[in-house]
Amino acid sequence: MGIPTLRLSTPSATDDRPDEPLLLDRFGRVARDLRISITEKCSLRCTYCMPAEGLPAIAPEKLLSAAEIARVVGIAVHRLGIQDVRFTGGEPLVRRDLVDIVARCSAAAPGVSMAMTTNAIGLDRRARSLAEAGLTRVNVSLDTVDRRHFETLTRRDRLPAVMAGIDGALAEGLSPVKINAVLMPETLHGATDLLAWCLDRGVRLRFIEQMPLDADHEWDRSSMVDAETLLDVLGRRFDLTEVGRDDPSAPAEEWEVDGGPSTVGIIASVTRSFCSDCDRTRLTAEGTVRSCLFSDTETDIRGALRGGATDEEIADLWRGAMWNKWAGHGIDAEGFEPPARSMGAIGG
Ligand SMILES: Nc1nc2c(ncn2[C@@H]2O[C@H](COP(=O)(O)OP(=O)(O)OP(=O)(O)O)[C@@H](O)[C@H]2O)c(=O)[nH]1
Ligand SMILES: C[S@@+](CC[C@H](N)C(=O)[O-])C[C@H]1O[C@@H](n2cnc3c(N)ncnc32)[C@H](O)[C@@H]1O
Ligand code: SF4
Ligand code: SF4
Repeated sequence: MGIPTLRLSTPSATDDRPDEPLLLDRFGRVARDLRISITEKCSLRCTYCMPAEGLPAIAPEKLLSAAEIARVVGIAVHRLGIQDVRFTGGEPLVRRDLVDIVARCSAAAPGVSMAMTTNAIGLDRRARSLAEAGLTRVNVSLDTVDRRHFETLTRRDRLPAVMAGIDGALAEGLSPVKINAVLMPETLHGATDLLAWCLDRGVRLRFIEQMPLDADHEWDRSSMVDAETLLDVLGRRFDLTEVGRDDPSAPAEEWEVDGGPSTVGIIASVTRSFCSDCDRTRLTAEGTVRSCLFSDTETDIRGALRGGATDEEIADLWRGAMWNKWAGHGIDAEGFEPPARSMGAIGG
């Protein structure tokens, strides 16, 4: 069965592209941030992301190897101007050769920031080897500090393992450690406790508006917890002062908490979309480029990687894919359809 198949983009749509090495699109944006999904597998089953049974397995021969991922990173950094690399999934820690992937990518692109987005299960045991391999920092998904709610939301009773993973990351200096919390109506009342916990641990919390990328297609705008509702709830316990974005392409807007210096972020992808400043490009675990989370097409580079293409030929395929990037996600547009892949299959 495998991950749903998408339409592959047509290279002919690049005739009007200027002859420029960087990853430009028609809307004047330049992609500098590469997000690489390395697996579809996961140790959790968050309801807003995965189906209860997990995603259909990718056939082993379709998965990019550590060496192939490192080659792609080298091309992205040296030919296409990528400045930041992030490993995601699925759950990157589920992949046994993760340390090897990080080490090879660091060697292919010395000095480039290598981050990981993770649920942190097992990170306490692997944080040191990952840091030694060149991992710079981690963002950890944690939606609630209430064990019962955590189990309901993720369909697994693993809150203590996540907390141990966060401590492990802090102990190994994989910092700043940022926490990502997707809010659901049933966990909204726990948002202030989560913020208090993060302030106490010295980690940077960001709340995220749920996007229509759940595998079960149950997202409904009317039940989504939006930034405005969340600010209202947080404001009842904390004094918040808006400070804006770290940089124009950062998804999170920041608020100072109780006079600072600690902050809380909100990633309001739906109600305060940041698509006009987007600097992202994505590589799926099977080696296709996605220009946007919500794309309905992908550009295969695995075939080129394995078919003897030169680095420059692969770079050109990628440039073409990004030139055709949409203006934005279009969630508010009439006739909007979510992509065939869910968040866990794209690589969030
Ligand atoms: N709309 C939109 N949302 C995104 C995109 N990438 C990530 N997100 C959302 O932002 C959340 C946080 O993403 P992270 O993987 O932690 O990355 P980040 O926030 O860009 O990373 P930092 O550089 O550490 O701030 C994800 O859980 C998604 O919900 C994107 O390209 N578009
Ligand atoms: C797909 S996960 C992959 C990495 C890792 N397993 C994790 O959870 O951090 C990446 C990010 O996507 C976010 N995410 C998943 N489904 C989402 C959705 N429907 N809307 C918004 N963010 C979502 C998660 O909260 C997480 O921060
Ligand atoms: S959000 Fe991350 S941890 Fe949760 S199911 Fe999706 S991939 Fe797994
Ligand atoms: S939805 Fe697409 S265009 Fe908007 S920020 Fe995400 S990747 Fe960029």
